[in-house]
Amino acid sequence: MSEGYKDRIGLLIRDARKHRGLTQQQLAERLGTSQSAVNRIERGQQNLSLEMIARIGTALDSEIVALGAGPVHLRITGPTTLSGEIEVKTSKNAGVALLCGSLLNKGRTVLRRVARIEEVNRLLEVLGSLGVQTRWLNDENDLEIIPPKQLKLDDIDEEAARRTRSVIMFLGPLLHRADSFALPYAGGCNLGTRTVEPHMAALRPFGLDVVATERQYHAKVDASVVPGRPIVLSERGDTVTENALMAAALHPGTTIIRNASSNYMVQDLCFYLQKLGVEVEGIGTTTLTVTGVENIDVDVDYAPSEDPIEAMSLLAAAIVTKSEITIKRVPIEFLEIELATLETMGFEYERSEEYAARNGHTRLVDLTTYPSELTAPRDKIHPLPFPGLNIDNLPFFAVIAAVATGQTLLHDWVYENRAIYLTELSKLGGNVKLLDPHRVMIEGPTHFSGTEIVCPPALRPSVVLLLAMLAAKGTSVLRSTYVIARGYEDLAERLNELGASIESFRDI
Ligand SMILES: CC(=O)N[C@H]1[C@@H](OP(=O)(O)OP(=O)(O)OC[C@H]2O[C@@H](n3ccc(=O)[nH]c3=O)[C@H](O)[C@@H]2O)O[C@H](CO)[C@@H](O)[C@@H]1O
Ligand SMILES: C=C(OP(=O)(O)O)C(=O)O
Repeated sequence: MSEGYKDRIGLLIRDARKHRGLTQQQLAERLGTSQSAVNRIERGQQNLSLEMIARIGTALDSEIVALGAGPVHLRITGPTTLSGEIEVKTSKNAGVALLCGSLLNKGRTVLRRVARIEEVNRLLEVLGSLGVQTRWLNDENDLEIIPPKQLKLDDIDEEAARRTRSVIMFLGPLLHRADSFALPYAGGCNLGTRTVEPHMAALRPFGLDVVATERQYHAKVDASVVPGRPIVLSERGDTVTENALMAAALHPGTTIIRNASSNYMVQDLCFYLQKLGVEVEGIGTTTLTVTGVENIDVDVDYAPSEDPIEAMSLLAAAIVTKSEITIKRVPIEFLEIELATLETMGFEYERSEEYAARNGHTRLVDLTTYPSELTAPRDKIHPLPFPGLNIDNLPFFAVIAAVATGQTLLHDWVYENRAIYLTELSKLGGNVKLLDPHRVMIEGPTHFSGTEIVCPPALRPSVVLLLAMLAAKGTSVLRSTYVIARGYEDLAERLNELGASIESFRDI
């Protein structure tokens, strides 16, 4: 952005703010930033991302700075070598679980350093429509959530709800708040059929009965039904475990959940529930014992841990660009298998001593990557529920395998579509063969060359393409990147701080 451009935008923002009769402080509050930051913006002294400009446009309800509402695209110039340090942000998946969990509490919840991503924004819109007050407190993305006395369940923002799968996690907390309610169908990444039956089965012992119509789930609750025996989940899913946990949190008895996921977001939710006064035993294992309470009304402060998937994305960025960078605040306990696999492929790196995340539990390290000559692993790479290789980290092995010498087989048994999207790497010069909808064979090394691709409707495969574009020679364009913004905060800007050359633009 040229300097003159920043001055002009600054003046436009100042005029629009005055026109609305707002002080700099009031605008800062709407943006969740400081008055001094607004002052810098208005004086043209602050670099502004397109996302920030769009947010200011919304806050001021001003067409002048709304800059068109079309999709955001990225133009990447490569090849890039990255350098410097980057911190991992907190996870999308704990963020959304905790937003749903906050509905259990009648008191004020403050969540520290929440990732400011579109998935969170959609849920905040849904919560707002139910009458929940939410507010960004500062530049560090601390978020305050205050539920109303009575939730306005009939007013739910359907459009926002349909864009996220996470609304399914309203079922667990809401079944204690209403006898009957309706939720729109859950959205999220288009990864093929994602069943909701395990959620229904897990919540039936709490009296929940759901009838699905064309566009909605209609829920009815029989409060006299309580779990008589342990709840055995039919699959070890993350959000289904979270739903069962939240239902158990407000059931004033002991619930045992078997075949529970022990993944990172589930652990963050358990630590939060403990702060709410709920007893949770077995955190990190597949049997959770929860002793709930009838009423939760406490002011609580919780700091979710860092995102292992963002950490893996940054590792992949360093590997494919053969760069030396330091990735700080890596939740190592949720990346151990990934790193062990990378080690067998010849990846060289150094790790610091471990230290605790702000939640006081999760073990973190700083990782320094070194440019490495990788070879394909002997065995196929496939994911498993934690403590296996994370299902969301598997796609990153596609772009890593593409730069390794030899043939790598990836087996995504979990999702019906995700492996298919990885074949988009062929457009950048990758040698990727789809063996069947779940298995891809990738042969490297690849010399990527730039091209134009539209993001597939899935977060991780889209980021994989972005990373290949960083390594690709020439200019690439990645179109319609909302799907990436669903799960990553300012990814392009943060990679640029490491030396990447990524420009965002819209069709105005
Ligand atoms: C908001 C959130 O936290 N989203 C995560 C969560 O979604 P979520 O918990 O919604 O995942 P799903 O319930 O859709 O499970 C993913 C797929 O795995 C299958 N499955 C899962 C577990 C199992 O033991 N057996 C089995 O077959 C399911 O049938 C489904 O097809 O978990 C997924 C799997 O870790 C992650 O990709 C998502 O990022
Ligand atoms: C599949 C994912 O997310 P969601 O469950 O939000 O669709 C993901 O995070 O990769």
